[in-house]
Amino acid sequence: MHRLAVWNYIYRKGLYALILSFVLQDLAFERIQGDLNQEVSSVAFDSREVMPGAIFVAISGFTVDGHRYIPAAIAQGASVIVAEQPVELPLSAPSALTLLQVQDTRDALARISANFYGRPTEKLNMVGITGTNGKTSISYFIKSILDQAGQSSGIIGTIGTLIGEELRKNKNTTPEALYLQQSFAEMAQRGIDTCVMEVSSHALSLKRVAYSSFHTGIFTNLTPDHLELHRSMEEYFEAKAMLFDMTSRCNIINADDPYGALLIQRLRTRPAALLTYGLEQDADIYADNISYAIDATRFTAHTPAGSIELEVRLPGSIYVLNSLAALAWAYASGIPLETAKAGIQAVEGIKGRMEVVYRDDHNTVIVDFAHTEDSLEKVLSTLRPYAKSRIILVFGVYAAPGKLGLDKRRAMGRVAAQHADFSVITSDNPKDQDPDAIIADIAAAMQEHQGSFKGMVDRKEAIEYALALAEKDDIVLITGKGHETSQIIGTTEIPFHEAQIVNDFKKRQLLNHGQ
Ligand SMILES: CC(=O)N[C@H]1[C@@H](OP(=O)(O)OP(=O)(O)OC[C@H]2O[C@@H](n3ccc(=O)[nH]c3=O)[C@H](O)[C@@H]2O)O[C@H](CO)[C@@H](O)[C@@H]1O[C@H](C)C(=O)N[C@@H](C)C(=O)N[C@H](CCC(=O)O)C(=O)O
Ligand SMILES: Nc1ncnc2c1ncn2[C@@H]1O[C@H](COP(=O)(O)OP(=O)(O)OP(=O)(O)O)[C@@H](O)[C@H]1O
Ligand SMILES: N[C@H](CCC[C@H](N)C(=O)O)C(=O)O
Ligand SMILES: [Mg+2]
Repeated sequence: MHRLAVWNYIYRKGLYALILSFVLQDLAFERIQGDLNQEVSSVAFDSREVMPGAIFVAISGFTVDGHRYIPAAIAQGASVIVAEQPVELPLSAPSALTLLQVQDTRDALARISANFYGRPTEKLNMVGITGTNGKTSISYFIKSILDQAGQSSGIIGTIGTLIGEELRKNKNTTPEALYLQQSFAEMAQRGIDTCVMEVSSHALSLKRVAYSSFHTGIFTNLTPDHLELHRSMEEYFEAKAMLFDMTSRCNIINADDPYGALLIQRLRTRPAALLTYGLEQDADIYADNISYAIDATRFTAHTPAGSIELEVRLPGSIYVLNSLAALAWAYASGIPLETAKAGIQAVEGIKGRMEVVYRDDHNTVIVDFAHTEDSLEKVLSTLRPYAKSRIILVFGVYAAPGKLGLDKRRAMGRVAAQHADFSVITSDNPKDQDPDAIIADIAAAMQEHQGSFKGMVDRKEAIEYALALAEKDDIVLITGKGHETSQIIGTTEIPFHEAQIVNDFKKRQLLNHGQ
């Protein structure tokens, strides 16, 4: 049985039978047809996950229209249909079927899911992190601080949903409302105190986090990404800013970021406390005496509660900033600075973030999740002082569509040309797009900016080419996949493990040299 089905089953069996009118609390309707006084078993927004007695919510998607699957949902046993378009029920539909029309089914899905699972965010200390880059890293720093403080926490984000020791893969950084509410409920039921989650701009725009309440909101930065959905930086910013309409206790904002500065102005008059962090601008939480090294950064962190010496086991100013955000959260939560320090220092690394996957006397090979122009630029300039010789970059650009996809390819090509010594341009989840065309667009930008490069569609071959090319003291940097363990070509997901590819190649190389 599907995990969701099992959970729904257990939840329902273990607690209470849910009456439809209860699940629909605070939802506005345009039309109601049928009985609201019936028991419902579960909620689904995908016909393939419908169980008998389910509420099926039809979503008008980007690819297909979920209203098309209403007959399939009924055939699977749905007893309630929620739609945002006028719906003609099939003649075969059971007479007991209830049909509800609402203005916005994404909004309704969030409301219904929150109600179904007992509004679980009200039982958790919710921390939401938004911004283009740094969210995942901050969530792991905060979790580690909570571990040191002896408080339990769960994470929802790009690497997955972590509840207790179990890490489940997520399709999205911020899953759909139904899956979110289900995870919140599971955390609350297991007595977990704090949920630390990444809140993507997609989630905010597509109402995945509607009707969730947050105690704290954290804003990292805003640089071009996801413009295929948001169309302009202003819209992208307004999407991210929505998180701060949902926070009750504290907002923590990066003062160095220009959009952070804008947000700070806006949030001054809000009831939630405002804390700023930064390295360049005046901020409540800041750092000085920074000494950078490839494997650790040492600095003095200052907070209104005092100052403390800190070491972060990741390189570059981006991780100073990310750890300051976590420290700001600890300070706002009344956690002693010494405990926060122990938590930050206990983070040995974050999967796929500046992860050294191979090192010998000749070369260092690093895997990183940079997949935006800003993060790529930050990672390359972080590594530059430690590169005794060249930085050989292997990267691709994921399948962002249309004109904005082209802008992204061009921007990433420019950054690679300007900051890497040589690049192997390859595929990064080309999905339904032509990988050769993606590479050609990046290559054109690299040429324009006098970059040295080679294009190779097969990512494994591209990595091996870069490794073979590396001479003494070169750094090979492989970006875009980070923690990901697959390559998506068309709709097929092929297992892809970069650390393993690197180490297998290095083993073969050593054997060949030894012969
Ligand atoms: C652009 C976007 O966000 N798309 C999301 C959206 O897909 P969609 O609108 O294309 O869905 P669709 O395929 O048209 O289907 C429409 C409806 O019909 C239903 N359906 C479909 C088939 C069927 O047989 N039966 C059925 O009922 C579907 O369940 C859905 O409810 O709804 C899907 C179901 O929830 C999501 O998985 C999907 O995320 C895709 C995978 C995606 O790539 N999203 C990315 C862009 C995203 O959300 N990224 C953010 C930001 C990451 C970050 O910066 O950190 C994230 O939070 O991950
Ligand atoms: N504060 C930062 N500013 C700019 N780049 C950063 C920052 N922190 C990390 N990065 C870079 O961005 C990459 C992604 O970092 P991280 O996973 O923490 O961000 P994220 O916001 O969770 O990204 P996503 O939107 O993909 O979930 C890292 O691998 C690193 O290259
Ligand atoms: N969270 C990111 C993932 C991009 C990483 C890239 N490797 C890909 O999967 O396309 C996003 O939705 O933009
Ligand atoms: Mg993330």
